[in-house]
Amino acid sequence: MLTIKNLNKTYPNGTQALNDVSLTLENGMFGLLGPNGAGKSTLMRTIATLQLADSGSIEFDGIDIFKQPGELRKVLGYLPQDFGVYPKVSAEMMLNHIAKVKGINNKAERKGYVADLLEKVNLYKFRNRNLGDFSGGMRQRFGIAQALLGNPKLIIVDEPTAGLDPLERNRFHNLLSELGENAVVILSTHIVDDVTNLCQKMAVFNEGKILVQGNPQELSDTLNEKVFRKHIDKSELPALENEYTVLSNYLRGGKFYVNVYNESNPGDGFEAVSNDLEDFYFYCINKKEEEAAL
Ligand SMILES: Nc1ncnc2c1ncn2[C@@H]1O[C@H](COP(=O)(O)OP(=O)(O)OP(=O)(O)O)[C@@H](O)[C@H]1O
Repeated sequence: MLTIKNLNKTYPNGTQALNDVSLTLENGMFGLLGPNGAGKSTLMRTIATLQLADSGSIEFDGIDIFKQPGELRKVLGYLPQDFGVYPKVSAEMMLNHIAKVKGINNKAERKGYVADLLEKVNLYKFRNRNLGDFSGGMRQRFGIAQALLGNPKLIIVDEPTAGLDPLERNRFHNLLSELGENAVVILSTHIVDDVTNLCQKMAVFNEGKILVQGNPQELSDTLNEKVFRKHIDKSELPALENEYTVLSNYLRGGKFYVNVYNESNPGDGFEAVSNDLEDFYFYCINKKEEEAAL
């Protein structure tokens, strides 16, 4: 179990990236959803012992991670947002090297272990190819392989599917959800669908704060019969924004739509839409902005 209590972090330039963050996570996939600059990477890097908080505590299975960062690193798998690779090194050589650093000293054991891992992420047949020649999806799968070295119990993946094609994204999802069976997996993302598809628990995070947490389905159910859609001309948007709580505007099939939050159907051409997590997400972010404006 991962327990985060009252975590705060202000960068020297005055940006408060974490504002009294408290969370408790059990085995399974946890989605941390928030817009750019919300503080997700700051939280991920702090849990991964790569930077310190100003105050608060993080405990994982009895390990106080600020006091015993070395102990946490033994059970941690981390795929950072910007995952650089050595371009002239093959996947197998690189994993072999990381395995050595992680203390798998027996050469034969290491070779078997690395081969299993490459198989698992569907890269075995590319094991001798240089990492610099990998596609984005292959590189991400390699990133997961390195994060899995040593059978981690806490796995952190920071915005892992950005830039992946749909097939690669599916493969990546399947791999991640398998991992959640035996570990705490934190998926930090701004892609709402990833959380809908993968996570049993989630939190919406913005401006360094947890706005809400729970089960994705249960959270989106709270907006049942409160979201309405209308096809409009783009020029009508400012007027609608004055009149309604506009959650989102988007193009579908080349037509412009708005989704609004309202206690009942406003009529006037609006139709009810089935609730989804994206509307809930926009609702949370929107509510926060409205409160801030008061
Ligand atoms: N080293 C730093 N020094 C100063 N400010 C920083 C630093 N790192 C992050 N920030 C600021 O802290 C806030 C949170 O950044 P963070 O990268 O944690 O957000 P994020 O949710 O991961 O965003 P993104 O989705 O864009 O990666 C932002 O306002 C960012 O500009």
